[in-house]
Parts: sequence; C-alpha cells; structure tokens
Amino acid sequence: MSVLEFENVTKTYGKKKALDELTFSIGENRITGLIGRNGAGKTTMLKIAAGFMRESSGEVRVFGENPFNNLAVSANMIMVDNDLNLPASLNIGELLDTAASFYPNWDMKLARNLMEYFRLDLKQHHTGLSKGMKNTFNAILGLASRCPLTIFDEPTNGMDAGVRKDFYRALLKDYIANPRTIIISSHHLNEVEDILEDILLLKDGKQFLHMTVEDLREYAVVVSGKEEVLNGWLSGHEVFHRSSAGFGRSYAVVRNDLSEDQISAAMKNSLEFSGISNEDLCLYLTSQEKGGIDDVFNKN
Ligand SMILES: Nc1ncnc2c1ncn2[C@@H]1O[C@H](COP(=O)(O)OP(=O)(O)OP(=O)(O)O)[C@@H](O)[C@H]1O
Repeated sequence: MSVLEFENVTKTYGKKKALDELTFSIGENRITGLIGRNGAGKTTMLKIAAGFMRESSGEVRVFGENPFNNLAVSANMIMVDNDLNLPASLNIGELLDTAASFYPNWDMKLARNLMEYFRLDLKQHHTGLSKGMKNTFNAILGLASRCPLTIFDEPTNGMDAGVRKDFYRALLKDYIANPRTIIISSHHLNEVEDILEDILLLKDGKQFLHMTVEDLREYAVVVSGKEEVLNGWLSGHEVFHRSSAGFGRSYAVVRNDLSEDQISAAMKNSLEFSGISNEDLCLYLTSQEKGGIDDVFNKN
C-alpha cells in the first residue's frame, strides 16, 4: 500500500517552480532518503506531504487523503525540521506531555530515556537550547511519536558527530522494533546511507531517480585511462561526469549497462573500471555541468 503519493505535483512560488510535475510513490514500512542539491525542492515536497502547504497543481495523497488541513492525517504523521514551531511557554518536559496527548503511538518511556541519554533537562525551554540540542530534542519528538509516516528534514543540523551517530542508531533500532514509513532528507548521504532502503533523488523539482540503495550502487561505474582512448570509448555510452586526472589521463562516470564483452574489450585497451560511492554519484547526477566545478575554470 502507498503511504505517500505525488502525482504530477507542481508548486510555484511567484514565478519560481519549486516542484515541477513531481511524481513518485512511497510504500509502507520503508526508510527513504530524500536527496538533492540546494534548491532541488526537498523541503517544499516535505512541507506539502506534511500538509503545511498546498500544492499549486497535481494530486497529493497521504494514507489515501489530501494532507492539507487534514486532522486525520496529522495525527498519523510528524515532520521534524529545524524550525519546529513549539509553544514558547512550555518547558520541554511539558512539550513531551503535549505530544503524548496528540500522537496515538507515543512512547513516553523511549522519550524520557532518550532525554536522559542526551542530557536534556525536562525543565529547560526549547528557546534556551543550543542549535544541536534543539535538533536533538526535535529528533526525540520524531522518534517517540512513532507515527506511521515520520519525516525528518535535515534532522542532524548542528548535532555533533557523536550525537548524529547515536541518533541514526536509535532511529534504526526503533524502526526495526516498530516498522513505519520514514523519510529523511539529508545532504550527507554517506552518513545516512547505512540505514536507508530507498533513495529518492530530486533535481530541479523533478524525480531524477527512485530506487533501492543496492540498485543505486550498481547504477554507474568509473572508467579511467588515457584521455584519447577514453574519449573514443565514451561515445555511445551515457556519461554522467567526466574529468581530467592530469598527465594525459581522464576518468568518467558512466551508466553501468555494460556487458562483460564490452568491459573486457575496454580493459584490453588499458581502460580501468572502479566503483563509485552513492554520495559522489548523486552529486554527479545532479550537477548542472558534466565536468563539475572544473568547468568554471575551463570556460573562456
Ligand atoms: N517561500 C519561498 N518563496 C520563494 N521561493 C521559494 C520559497 N521557498 C523555496 N523557494 C524556492 O523553491 C526552490 C526549492 O526550495 P526548497 O527549499 O524546497 O529546496 P531544498 O531542496 O529543500 O533546498 P536546500 O537543500 O537548500 O534546503 C528554491 O529555488 C527556492 O529558492
């Protein structure tokens, strides 16, 4: 069953198209990483999914219903982001009590244990917390609410490396014990990749690809060798990125749709093949220029 569906969804801010006919569907009990460059439309997509904002056109369905101003949807989903709007008059202990009364699956024991582990004092006010502590508290809200749809938009901003690691470990442990649909947007795919099952990559407000983390690992390869040999070999292949490695050598990232015969013929021509990390691949796939930052310096 689909938990979240976008069908040809467009969102415009004035003349700016933040989402452009975006279509995808996320099923039950999966952890999806939402990846994309700055301005790709991630936050806009998540805010529409959370019902905080209305799409300009297209169909959005969360648990089969449009989420905008929809109480039934909001009791079953939580979106944790850097600017959670929480009542300033309540201390964070009281905020936990308020969340407990709203979310049907709330786990107060988990919330209290995490607060103690991360040394958050129940008497403190949200406004008095440091940036990293605020986001740690927000992350605890997201975990303990155990919502069937849980969205984290850049949850680890400001957290130190230890807290980030602990948060992702806690998320994974709790997810295994209590499966639900989780979406995490992050600029740091390397950091979050181990807990993800699927990756949804946005580019310019559109879905660029949506596949399992394992399939993404097989999606492309790096080919390197002498520039003239490589250049000749590349025609007829889908090239995502190419760059000079100096001393007459070059490398390119190409789609991995190569047969064994093609690979062994290329290797006979002294071309070499190697893997690429999913984070680097996503950066190359969503780069505006095929040569990356080097293109800026190569322009006349
Ligand atoms: N309130 C707004 N008014 C006008 N334009 C906006 C507004 N919010 C976002 N945009 C524009 O919409 C596009 C998508 O923005 P969005 O914040 O959704 O991207 P993002 O992928 O979350 O980016 P980042 O990784 O930098 O957080 C950007 O071009 C942005 O400038």
